[in-house]
Amino acid sequence: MSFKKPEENPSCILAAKSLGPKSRSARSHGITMAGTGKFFVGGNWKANGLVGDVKRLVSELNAEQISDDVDVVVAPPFVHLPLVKDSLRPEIQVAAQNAWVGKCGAYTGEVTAEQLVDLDIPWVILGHSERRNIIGESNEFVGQKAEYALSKGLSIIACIGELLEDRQGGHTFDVVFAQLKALADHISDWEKVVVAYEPVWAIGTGVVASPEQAQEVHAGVRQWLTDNVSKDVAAKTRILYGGSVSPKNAQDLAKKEDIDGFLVGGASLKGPDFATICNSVQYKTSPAVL
Ligand SMILES: O=C(CO)COP(=O)(O)O
Repeated sequence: MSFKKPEENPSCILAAKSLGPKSRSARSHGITMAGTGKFFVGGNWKANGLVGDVKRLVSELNAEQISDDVDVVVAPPFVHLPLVKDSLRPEIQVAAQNAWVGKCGAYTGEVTAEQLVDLDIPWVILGHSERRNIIGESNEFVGQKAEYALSKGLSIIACIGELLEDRQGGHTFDVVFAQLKALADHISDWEKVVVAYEPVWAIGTGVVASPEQAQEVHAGVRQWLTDNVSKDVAAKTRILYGGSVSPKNAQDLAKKEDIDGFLVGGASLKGPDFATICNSVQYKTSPAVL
């Protein structure tokens, strides 16, 4: 595996259990396939970091060796986007954590897709569970946001995932498929879409999904895409896992055939930890030998 070596880059400014019988497993519909897209790791910084913290984190990331075999994207808070965009080495792309559903106008507190494009921000996270469950964004609203962001040329990381009560009630697939359908109803071209499966019970809790739990849902998501969009889209769409990913557990998760990368919260705030998670791509082997 080759690494991006910052010192060689002159443009660097700084150097449980499975779902069980109650669940509708998509595997029952047929054999799933592994994804064919490049491994992808996103760092969601959420509402963390003052200017000094962000400068430190950028300088850590600029100094880390990260495999060329992974697409790396970090999502700072809106206020830090220009700073991060201007000081982070260009191999690491930048995302916003949200975007408004439509064009610029009288929407106090919102930031639009046009404004992100104007700043050369190529990615946006949409439908994160904190926006769905704290702010109250509905499946339909997230779908509309996806459509608008894509229409303006942004690439999106579309988040889905069930609450603990959904999982305990055997409704995991009902919930994630409904979230997926609302997205798919608004997406005609999946080229610029990455899906992140983030079970809400695993986010920020330290309770990571087991590799088997995550694989089961990822396979279900891929099968849903096969059945409802196309086989080609199912194979090419990267499906990330998010929820308490750490340098310790990334390796075993990465080995699973339908886990195409991660969306990382807490551990993305430490450069070395985030780099280790990115480099878990080295454990990604062909599905045939897993
Ligand atoms: O919400 C997440 C990423 O979007 C995951 O957060 P943690 O990695 O802190 O659990």
